[in-house]
Amino acid sequence: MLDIASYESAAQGVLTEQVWDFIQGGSGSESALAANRAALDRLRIRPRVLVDVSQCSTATTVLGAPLAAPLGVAPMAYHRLACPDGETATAEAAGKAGSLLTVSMFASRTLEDIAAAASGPLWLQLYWLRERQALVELAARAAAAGFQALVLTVDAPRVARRPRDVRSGFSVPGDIRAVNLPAALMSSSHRRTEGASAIEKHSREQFDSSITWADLAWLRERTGLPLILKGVLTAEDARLALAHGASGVVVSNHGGRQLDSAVASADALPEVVDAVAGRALVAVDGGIRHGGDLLKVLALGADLAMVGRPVFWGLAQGGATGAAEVLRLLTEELDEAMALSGCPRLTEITRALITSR
Ligand SMILES: Cc1cc2nc3c(=O)[nH]c(=O)nc-3n(C[C@H](O)[C@H](O)[C@H](O)COP(=O)(O)O)c2cc1C
Ligand SMILES: CCCCCCC(=O)C(=O)O
Repeated sequence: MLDIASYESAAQGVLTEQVWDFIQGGSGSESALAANRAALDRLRIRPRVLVDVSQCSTATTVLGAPLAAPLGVAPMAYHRLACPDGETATAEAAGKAGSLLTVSMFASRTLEDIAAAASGPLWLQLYWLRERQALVELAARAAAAGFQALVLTVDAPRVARRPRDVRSGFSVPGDIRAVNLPAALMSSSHRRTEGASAIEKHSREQFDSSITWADLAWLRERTGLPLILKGVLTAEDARLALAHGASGVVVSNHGGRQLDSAVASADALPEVVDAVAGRALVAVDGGIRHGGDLLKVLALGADLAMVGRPVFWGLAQGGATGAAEVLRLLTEELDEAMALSGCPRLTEITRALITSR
């Protein structure tokens, strides 16, 4: 497998059509999904030459944790959809590759099993459920298991309408469970209904769509872990995130799965970076498929790039080995892009390196 696209084609041959569509799909007309790739493709690199690149280093630290590269796995529900071991395979892979793993609240393996399989940093992602006690219990279990941060997803007051899932009548298969949550909170996600997606219906029932900035204090008071907000796309919200004590933001349109027509992550990134002005971590995800894409988002000022679907493709193709290869490939490609653009160190990757002409 020489590139991420090869993992994508191989995964399509392994997964059922319904699971494939759930993973690949976006909301509405899938315009935000397409925009993520288009925005990255529009950017071109302005390489510098005759720089000593005999020693390049992609290594960095994120919230104090050492990483082989500024690369992490974005939170994705139910890794057992892609391979039998699920998130423990992903944790093993991320550890091998020196990447960070964000575990979804809807993980299909327990936080404790995932932590036991991990050798790198773990973050836990949360959606704000109406059942607040579940959040407090998950946050406490995450801290006890050694997770290093909480990531609250703020672009999903409910799951958007995703036409592919409506068409296929997607529901979470009965043998794959969000094992970290009480079964009673999850039952509707398994209930297949003609003409509707079970996860959209589940979210309308279980997600608290009334929360506002003021509620963040409630969660922060109940955990000692740093809080990162995922799904921030504007300078205004980045400033509010900092004002409400967030330790970082993830610039993300949820891989094109939430607001159709939302701005592409790479297009939103510069204004968020400028608003944050080095006071907190800025991560980004959406459409990152090559080391060159990593170089571009780092040049726009991101501290960390995260990938979603490519990790599922790696898992589907080869479990922990496949996912580790995907993460290693991206790291090697970043190393090559740094060498060929005259940037031996991450600190040399600045906005001067890119153009949108
Ligand atoms: C199958 C799938 C499940 C996802 N589940 C979650 C989730 O549980 N929580 C969350 O915050 N984001 C979730 N996301 C969104 C990802 O975290 C991320 O924003 C997106 O996939 C990044 O784009 P990429 O897939 O183009 O790399 C999911 C994405 C996919 C594809
Ligand atoms: C019933 C669980 C809903 C999980 C939704 C995860 C997802 O597809 C996404 O966030 O995107």
